[in-house]
This record gives sequence, C-alpha cells and structure tokens, in this order.
Amino acid sequence: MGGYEDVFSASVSDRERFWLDAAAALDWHKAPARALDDSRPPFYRWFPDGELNVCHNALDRHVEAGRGDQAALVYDSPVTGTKSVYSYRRLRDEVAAFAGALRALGVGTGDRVVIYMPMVPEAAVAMLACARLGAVHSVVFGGFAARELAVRIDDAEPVVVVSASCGIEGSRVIEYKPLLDAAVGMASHNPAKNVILQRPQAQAELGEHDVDWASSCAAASPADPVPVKSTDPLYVLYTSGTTGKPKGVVRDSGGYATALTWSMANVYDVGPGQTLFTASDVGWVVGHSYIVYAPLLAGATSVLYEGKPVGTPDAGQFWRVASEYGVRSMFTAPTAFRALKKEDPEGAFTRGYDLSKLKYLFLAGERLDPETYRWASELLGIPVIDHWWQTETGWPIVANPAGIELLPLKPGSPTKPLPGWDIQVLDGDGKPVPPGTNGAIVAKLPMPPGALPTLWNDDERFLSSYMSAFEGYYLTGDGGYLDEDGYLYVMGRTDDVINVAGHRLSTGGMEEVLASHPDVAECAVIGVADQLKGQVPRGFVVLKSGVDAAAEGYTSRLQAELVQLVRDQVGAVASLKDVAVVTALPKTRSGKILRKAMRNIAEGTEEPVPSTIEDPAVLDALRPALRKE
Ligand SMILES: CCC(=O)SCCNC(=O)CCNC(=O)[C@H](O)C(C)(C)COP(=O)(O)OP(=O)(O)OC[C@H]1O[C@@H](n2cnc3c(N)ncnc32)[C@H](O)[C@@H]1OP(=O)(O)O
Repeated sequence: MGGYEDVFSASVSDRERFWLDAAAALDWHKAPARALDDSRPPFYRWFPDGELNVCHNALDRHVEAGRGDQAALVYDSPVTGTKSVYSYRRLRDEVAAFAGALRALGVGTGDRVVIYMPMVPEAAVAMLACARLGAVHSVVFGGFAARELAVRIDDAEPVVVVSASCGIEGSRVIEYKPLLDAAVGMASHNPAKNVILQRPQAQAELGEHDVDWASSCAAASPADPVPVKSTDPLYVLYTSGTTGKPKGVVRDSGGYATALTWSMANVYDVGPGQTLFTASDVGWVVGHSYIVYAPLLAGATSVLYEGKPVGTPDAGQFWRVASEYGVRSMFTAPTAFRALKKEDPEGAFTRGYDLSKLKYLFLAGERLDPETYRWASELLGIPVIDHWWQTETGWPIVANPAGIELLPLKPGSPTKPLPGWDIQVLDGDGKPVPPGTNGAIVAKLPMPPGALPTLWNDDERFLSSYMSAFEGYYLTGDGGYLDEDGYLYVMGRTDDVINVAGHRLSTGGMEEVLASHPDVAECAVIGVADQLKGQVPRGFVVLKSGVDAAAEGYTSRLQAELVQLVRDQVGAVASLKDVAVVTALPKTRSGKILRKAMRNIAEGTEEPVPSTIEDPAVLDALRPALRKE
C-alpha cells in the first residue's frame, strides 16, 4: 500500500475494486459481487447482493479465529468503583443470551428496539444482540428528557424498549425508569415490553409491561446470528435537525461494517489486540461507531468508560485508563480537553501514569480550537488528530489518516478528505469557490459505504434536508473552506443546529419549548461561543400583551420557569441557562428572525446587518441584552 495520495487515487480510479477489497476483510454469508448500486440516485446502496451478520463479524468471527480469550470490552466506571473485562467469548455468550431474551419477547428481523441506557456494558450487549437478530436498534442518549424519548419511540415504533434502573452523573443517581414511564405515557406507540437492567445504585419498580434483564437472560436460550442483506438497516440514530422533530439517520449493515473496519486500520491505526479508548457515550454516533462496532469488528479492545474527564473524581482519570489498559489511540471531543485544561492547566495529573503506549489522540464532534490543540499536543507529545464527521456519515469524512501516513498537521484543520469522499466548497449558486473562500461544504455523490442511505420512514425529508440544495451533492450543513493544499477548515453550521459540549442540538426544538409557555408570544434561541462548551444556547422571549412584566419578581420567576421547561422537555444537556425578556425580535421584511445578526452581536463580531431587515431600531434596542451590558 502506498501513501495517502496513492490510496486516495485508488479509491477514485476504481471505486468498485477499492470497496470490494475493503469488504473482503469481513465474513459474508453471501459475498457481494458488486460494490455500489447507483441505479436510483440519490438513494445509493452498498454491496446490494451481499448478506452478512454484523454481530457475527464483531464477536463470533474472532472467537472462531482463536481469540476468544482476548479482551473485547473493558468496562471502567469510576462513578461506581467497578471494572470488568469482557473477553470476546464472554461478550459473545452474553450477547447471544440477551438476543435469545429479545427473541422470546417477540423481537425478530427488521423489528425495532429502543435502547435508553447509561454507559454500562449492557448497552453494548443490547445493541449487538439486536444486530445478532437482524433487529434494528435505536439508542437514545441518556441525557435526553422523557419528551425527546417519546418522540423517538413514536417514530421508531419499537417492539421492546431496553433501559436501566438508573444512570450516574458524577455523584448524582439519575433514575431512568420514571423517565421511561413518562415517555411511554406520552408516546402514541406502545412497546410490548420494557427490559430493565437493575443497578445496585437504584432499584426500579417493575410493572406489568416490564421484564427484568437478568431473569430474562437466565430464562432464554442463546440465539445464533441471523444473516441479513447488506442493505438492511442495522440501526436508526436520531439527530437534531432545524426543527424539534429529530431526523432518524438510517445505517445499513454491510456498507457500515466495511467502512468502520477500513477506518480502524487506516485512520485510527488500531489493529487486532490493540486498544481504543473512546470517551463519549453510546447514545452518540461516536459511541456507536468507535466504542461498540469498529473496535470489535477490528478484533481490538474497546474501553467503555462511565465517568467524566474531570470530577469523577479527578482530572487524572483519562490518563489512568490510558495507562491501565495500554491504550494505543484515544478519541474524545475537544470539550473534554477544554475541561481538563481548565481543571489541570499544567497537566499535573498525567504524572505517575505510564502513557508510553498512547500513540495518538483523536478529537471530533465539534470544532477543535487551536489553543486546545496546542495544549493537548504539548502535554502529550503525540499527534493530536482533529477529524471531522457527522451522525449522518457514520465515520470520518476528513482526517489525518494515521494508519496510512501522517500528513503534516495544520492547527484548525482536520486535514484532508479520506478515500471515498469528494469534498467541495460551493457558493450559493452551486459553483466551487476558490481556495481560502468560505462556502457550503458538500460531498459529491455517491458518498462512500457507511454514510446514510436515507432517513427512517422519510425519504422526502432525506431529499429536502440533504440532497436538494445542490443537485448531485450531499449538503453537510457545515460551512468552511479548503486551502491551497486541499486541507479543509470547518468553521461552523450554516443552519440552526448548534453544538453544545459536542452535543448536537436544535435551536428550533428549544424555541418550540419556550414558545409553549403561556406568557411567551415569540422567541429566538441562538448558539453563542463559549470557552468551555464551544457553544451555549441563549434564549430571547417577547411576552404576550397583557402580561404584567413589571410585577415584582416576575422576570426572574419566568426566566427560571423557562430554563426548567427546556431542561424537563429537551434534557439537561441543552444547557440553556440564560433567557432574556425583550420587547421585540429583529426580523426581515418577510418575517424571518435574524438569528445570525443576533449571534454576531452577542459574540462581538459585528458584521453588516442584512439589507432585508424590517426595522434596524429593533436590533439596536436588543444590543445591550445580546452583549449582556
Ligand atoms: C463526530 C460525530 C459526533 O459529533 S457524535 C457526538 C460526539 N459528542 C460527544 O462525544 C459528547 C462529548 N461531550 C461530553 O462527553 C461531555 O459534554 C463532557 C465533556 C464529558 C462534559 O460532561 P458534563 O460535565 O456532564 O457536561 P454536559 O454539557 O455534557 O452536560 C450538561 C448537563 O447534562 C447532564 N448530562 C450529561 N450527560 C447526561 C446523561 N447521560 N444523563 C443525564 N444527564 C446528563 C450533565 O450532568 C449536566 O447537568 P447539569 O446541568 O450540570 O445539572
């Protein structure tokens, strides 16, 4: 194999061959003869005649190859004081047992299972058990509130929901069962059963629709892997769009397994028997891909960490984990490193830990600011690799391909497009812009294996959200530029999606919640730069006429109610802490709220106000509130 340029050229000159070769790393029940079905653009399908089982490839294949005793998953939980190693054999057996339990509850191929779990190994077991049966899992991040879970239950229509009695957030025990019960109460769809993992920190009371995880596994006969079509869905993962209704990103089976396996060797440089530590959450795509599926498909060891970078109990936990398990590559979000930098600016907590096996730090999920990049590089003395991808793509789009060759690093850039990705920057008319010029970042179709084939039950929204802005291109929703050397710089979203501590959130969704308050006439939520979380939301509300805003204590009471409403309905991760009561919102003559102009003022980067503004005086009046003067 040559360097990056050679590998990239091979992926362009003979795409079929390139991806069929990559697919050959997997066990296929029926090997694919074709790579790409492009007969119905933009609905592309990978390995259309192939059949496989992803769980078999992640577990049984390695046991059969003689690596049953090797560590597959290491669970490390400083918040519960628990550590546990799952060998490939143990993990396969536990997955087979839980798959049997799901089957006994009526889950079959193609059925959906919603998984609402904290960071425990059983979350990965549940995902892999679904894959074993050919069922489609939909993991919902534990930090989302009941209403968000209900929306996802209604869209995915699961046969079963798998949950736990509680999660642990620092020193707080968060009971999940009341949230699940509330969500099921709100949803129109009724799952037949809930399987509940009882954790010692809080026991859940089980009702007539609830089944205990341990007893259902004990009673089940193990299930074997069921071959499915490569194009069959492995999972649906909801992600925030510009409205309150999340988008159900569909992930196929064979294309995803192929892309992940390729990325482990060529991007993350982790092979069989080596260890990847991804500090994220199974509720996000980073967790799906690089805590669960990719390391296991590669026969590597994955660390599943239940804790935070700081405070559980200290800023040394990442280094402890890296040294204890001989981690080769570590992957987390920049916000985690900003938290470390704030807590331990001198990196004193690294002392005493043997980090000699740690070769790379990978960061993604939000923009990596050059300051954090420099701090991490100097602290660790290893390549710090910023890379860029999305829930929709499933694996990196732009990265420094450490497993092929390390390209020169440029702070602020995630480096170059990976094989399979034709990344371009277009102006509003769909024309490529010159190097150094900002525009919409798009991927020329077809995208490589692993990228979303559509949205769950919503081909129309797939087309309107991603495929209609520029025909023949996938609209990433991110803006930025390419430099003269072909390095990409991602500057931020071009829509109303914000990124708070690596959590992708919809300002539209928060606006819907604020607008539901009886005193609110209209509102806007904008994302504003934040030193720790990257961005935080700020809300601005206009009251209905007749509301006595001058009444004593009214404003602070309303603000507290609105903050709590978003916390209750979206979740604590929304981190909306700041709501201002204002007299009017700036709008265009056609009535569109000028959120970008508001954000510019709040961030102190004054730019010309659009000439379409209806009344510039409204924006002027808002300035003190935006600048918090
Ligand atoms: C490339 C494709 C992608 O982008 S996939 C997405 C990748 N993103 C990530 O991996 C997320 C990275 N971020 C993190 O892991 C966390 O933000 C880190 C850095 C660990 C900091 O955590 P924390 O201190 O809790 O701050 P936060 O902003 O995440 O949380 C805000 C409030 O929400 C809460 N929360 C968080 N997670 C949960 C959960 N699972 N269950 C219940 N609550 C949760 C936090 O406790 C916090 O609450 P509070 O406001 O302090 O009361």
